[in-house]
Amino acid sequence: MSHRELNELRAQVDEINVKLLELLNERARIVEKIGEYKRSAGMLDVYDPKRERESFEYLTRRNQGPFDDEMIKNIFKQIFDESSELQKRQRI
Ligand SMILES: C=C(O[C@@H]1C=C(C(=O)O)C=C[C@H]1O)C(=O)O
Repeated sequence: MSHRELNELRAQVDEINVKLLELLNERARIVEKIGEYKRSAGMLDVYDPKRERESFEYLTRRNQGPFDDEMIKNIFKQIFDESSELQKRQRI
């Protein structure tokens, strides 16, 4: 691979990074609405392990790689944790 090709691939990665960023923030805005509901319903704990387990199962069933299921779980666990954090912050 040439240096020029490397730069082209990195430009593609940069573009996808921005798309992921936009999707993550779109997701976060929905998570905030869910957080708002939990607060109004008096739900004390924002963390919902059953829901997260179901999401992991759904995602690993649909996973076609090259990320393996463990990697996908790690990535999404971070997203779920930060989403719970966002919902906790709404309560401060
Ligand atoms: C968004 C929610 O809150 C938390 C975050 C989740 C997520 O980011 O998918 C899932 C479950 C909860 O731990 C929810 O309950 O749906």
